Amino acid sequence: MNPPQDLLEAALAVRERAYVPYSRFKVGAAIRAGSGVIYPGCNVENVAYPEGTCAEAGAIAAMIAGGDTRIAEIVVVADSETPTTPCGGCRQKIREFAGPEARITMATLDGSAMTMTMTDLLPGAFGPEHMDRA
Ligand SMILES: O=c1ccn([C@H]2C[C@H](O)[C@@H](CO)O2)c(=O)[nH]1
Ligand SMILES: [Zn+2]
Repeated sequence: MNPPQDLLEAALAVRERAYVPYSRFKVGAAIRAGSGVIYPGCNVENVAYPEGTCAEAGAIAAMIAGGDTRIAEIVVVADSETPTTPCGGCRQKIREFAGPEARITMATLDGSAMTMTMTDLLPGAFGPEHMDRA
């Protein structure tokens, strides 16, 4: 499945700004929020390795700072042979703001891509609905 061109371009552009002196593995992510606005994010590493943050987390932080709270779709781009999938922690972070049918597209620099739904990536997720006391 081809990633949406606007999200792909945003993810590719922000990927260039990734701060990755330790892994040298640049990742870019772009979220289309419920409002239609696109929010980009890149990975930001730290000399204290566990303090590094993923591209997806950066895009989510930008989305919340921008006033949006729904992820309509997301594209993740990395220079890997097969599409790089979000880590386990990011799957949960995305799930906070994405419904079960939201599409996550993972693309490589040479143009191959794979699309999965939120449920494909995190089946049986613990989600905000479990905490709904209304
Ligand atoms: O989906 C992913 C997978 C990995 N990384 C980052 C974390 C770390 O900076 C580097 C190597 O794991 O790639 C992301 O940002 N998103
Ligand atoms: Zn992650």
